[in-house]
Amino acid sequence: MRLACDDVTRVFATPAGEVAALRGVSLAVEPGELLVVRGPSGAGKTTLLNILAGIDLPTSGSVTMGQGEDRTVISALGDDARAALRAQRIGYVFQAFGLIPVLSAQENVEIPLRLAGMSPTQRRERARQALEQVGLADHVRQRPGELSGGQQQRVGIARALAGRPDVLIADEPTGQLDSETAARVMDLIHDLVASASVAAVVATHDPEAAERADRVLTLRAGTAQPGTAQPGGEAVRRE
Ligand SMILES: Nc1ncnc2c1ncn2[C@@H]1O[C@H](COP(=O)(O)OP(=O)(O)OP(=O)(O)O)[C@@H](O)[C@H]1O
Repeated sequence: MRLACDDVTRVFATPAGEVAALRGVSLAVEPGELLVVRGPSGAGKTTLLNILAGIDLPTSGSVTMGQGEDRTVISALGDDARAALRAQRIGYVFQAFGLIPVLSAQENVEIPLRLAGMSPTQRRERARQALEQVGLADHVRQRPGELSGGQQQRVGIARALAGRPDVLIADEPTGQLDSETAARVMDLIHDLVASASVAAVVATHDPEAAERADRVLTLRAGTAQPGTAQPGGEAVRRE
């Protein structure tokens, strides 16, 4: 399902005055497409991802999922509706993996499925499939501490995709990995996004990670840089 934002501005009030973390950012990501958001520290990447995922709200502008009759304006929903939409339709991959140390890989992947109310048999099967997709079929019983960083992030990716979301959001998913592992994890994200037809937005500092993108959006001081479109077309599209 298509994910888009239109003319999004986010202003934070701080004791030192107002900070405009995003200024008039527009983008659209199609199903099966990987958009990488890059830019220096403080450019607004995390702020943009939080707004796209409905964790935060724009000060002005809108975020929409889907098109036509299926169109939902995420930024117009209340807190509960946004939380429900996140649980059902958005998968999130964290920089620090976000796994629960005392649970096995399988149990970690099952968490969102349990929250979504899936039956134990179904979620066991679904989690197993997701772990197989990320190449961890032989590691389902291991706990995060018994897995390498790259394997832990694969569990994080399996968990994000196990619920078959429409949208995948990842904030610096390779930030804690060495460059070779990071490249493999980005290849995996790219391949899964294409095969699952998920609209994906990945924020990263890593220029190599950006090579896996279908399109790149560069942010500087909260502004999308013109002419940063990469293979596949325009990074910034207006509806
Ligand atoms: N809750 C907040 N309150 C006040 N200012 C904030 C808040 N969140 C972010 N900012 C400010 O907004 C700007 C953008 O921050 P953001 O975290 O989105 O950048 P980033 O590109 O993700 O940086 P990094 O690569 O270091 O994670 C920064 O100037 C930051 O200080």
